[in-house]
Order: sequence, then structure tokens, then C-alpha cells
Amino acid sequence: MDQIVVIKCGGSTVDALPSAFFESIAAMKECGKHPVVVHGGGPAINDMLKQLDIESEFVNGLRKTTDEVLEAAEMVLSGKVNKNLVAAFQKAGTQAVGMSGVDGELLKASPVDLETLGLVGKVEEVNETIIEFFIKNDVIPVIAPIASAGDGEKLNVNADEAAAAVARALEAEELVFVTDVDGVLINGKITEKLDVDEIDTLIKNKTIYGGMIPKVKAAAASLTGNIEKVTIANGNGKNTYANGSLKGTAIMKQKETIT
Ligand SMILES: Nc1ncnc2c1ncn2[C@@H]1O[C@H](COP(=O)(O)OP(=O)(O)O)[C@@H](O)[C@H]1O
Ligand SMILES: CC(=O)N[C@@H](CCC(=O)OP(=O)(O)O)C(=O)O
Repeated sequence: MDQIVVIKCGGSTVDALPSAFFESIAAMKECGKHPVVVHGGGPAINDMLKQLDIESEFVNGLRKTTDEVLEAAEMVLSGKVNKNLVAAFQKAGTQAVGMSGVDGELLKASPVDLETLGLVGKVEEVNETIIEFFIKNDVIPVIAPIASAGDGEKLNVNADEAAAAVARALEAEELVFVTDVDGVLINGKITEKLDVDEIDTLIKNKTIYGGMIPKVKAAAASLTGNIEKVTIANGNGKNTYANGSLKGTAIMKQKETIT
């Protein structure tokens, strides 16, 4: 299917996305593109874990996930965050359906490393038939990153990685990471274009750190097949082209080819 744009809404910004953001995605759809949304919700999971008095820690940017952490993460991601996004699209006048990777085994995953990370998964398979069914019916799929382990068990997947896996499986034209900054900052300034080699250097010299690392790594890993451009952009609704596309940092295999 042509013109699929996968949009990852980061937990850093998901509660603050203005109506202009949802309207810009609706405009994208009116222009003939097919938006597919994958979302995170890290800060909302942190709040819930705090309320429930459950400890959690991050190992290499991934949340170590016990049974009780998984239960809280699923409640927050597949419940509150997912349904708030669906409702916001409906408010913007466009139809959306929320699901997680468990529904229809949309995302099948295997454990990354049970010993160090517990129930954290990496996506092995995407059931693109289900996603395409909604696209064909003019409905925006909104996907929470809890995956099926294939045996009735569930796994917690980093949302950047889930979005990259969905984009690869759908042979999307573009992948956009919507976050709380205007793009990748170098010495405090937004950089318009980055290539894969520059990303490695910027991670090594610590210009890129924390939550930006899984994002740029997922961006680099997804630059295969159809995907030619990955964008990291702010979800504040201020950096939008007339056709609904978002402005930010463009990441490509070789930046000479960025238009
Ligand atoms: N070079 C950089 N440019 C911009 N942001 C960066 C950079 N390095 C690290 N960051 C951090 O990455 C954050 C975005 O990642 P994260 O909080 O995980 O977002 P999300 O929840 O949207 O996935 C930014 O708010 C910023 O603090
Ligand atoms: C395994 C793992 O780390 N899962 C993430 C899933 C949510 C996420 O990735 O949300 P952001 O987009 O806000 O980072 C977590 O539990 O926080």
C-alpha cells in the first residue's frame, strides 16, 4: 500500500498534543496519505507505578519489566493513553481505532533478555493485514506497544522500536517521531539533516543522550526498504507544512539525497 506515514507519538508529549496536531494528521489523510499512529507513554507509566508503589528501573533505555510492571504498563498504554489519542482524533473530525500489539497479534515479540530486562520484547512479526484493513476503511490505526509473545503471554516493547518495526513491515514512505523537542539539537541548535554515520558520532560524543538514543537508533535501523526519510519533530503543532507534514530533523542514509 502506497503513501503510508507512521507517526510515533512520544510519551513526553502525548498529553500535551494540541488540537492543531490532530488536525494536521487529519489534513495529511485528506491529502491522500495514510497515517498510522504508534504511541508511547513512559511518563504516564512512571506516574502509575509511583501511585502503586512499584519500583522500576531502566537498563540501556529500556524499562525492566516484572509481571506487576507489565500489568501497570498495559493498563496505562492500552487504556488511558491509547483511548485519549483515539478520542482526540475523533474530536479533530477523523475516525480512529485503538489497539495494542496484543489485539490480533498485531505485534509478535520475543524477550530481549529475560534475565536483565524481564518481560521486555523485541518485535519479530507485524500483522500488517489488520493495520491495512483499518487504513482501507479510512480509519487511523492507533497502536500501543504491548506485544503478544505468541503463547498467550505479553511483552513490553519500547515505543520507538515498535514504530520502526511497524514502518518497516508496512513499507511506509515516512516515519515521524513526534516528541517534546523540535528535532535533534547540536550545541543548542536544531539540525535540519543528519545521516546514519553522523548519528553514531553524536551518540559517542554524548550530544545525543537519554530518550533520544532509542529514537535515532530506531530511525537508522528503519532506513531500509521503502523508507527514505525519518523525521524527528515537535508535536506542538507549530512546525507543520500546509499538507500536514511535520518539520524537524530529517534522518537519511546519505544526507545529500534529502530533499
Ligand atoms: N541531541 C539532542 N537533541 C534533542 N533532544 C535530546 C538530545 N539528546 C537527548 N535529548 C533528549 O531526548 C528527549 C526526547 O526523548 P524522550 O523523552 O524519550 O521522548 P519521547 O517520550 O517523546 O519518546 C528530549 O526531551 C531531550 O531531553
Ligand atoms: C520496554 C520499554 O521501555 N517500554 C516502554 C514503553 C513506553 C514507551 O516507550 O514510551 P515513550 O515513547 O514515552 O518512551 C516503557 O515501559 O516506558
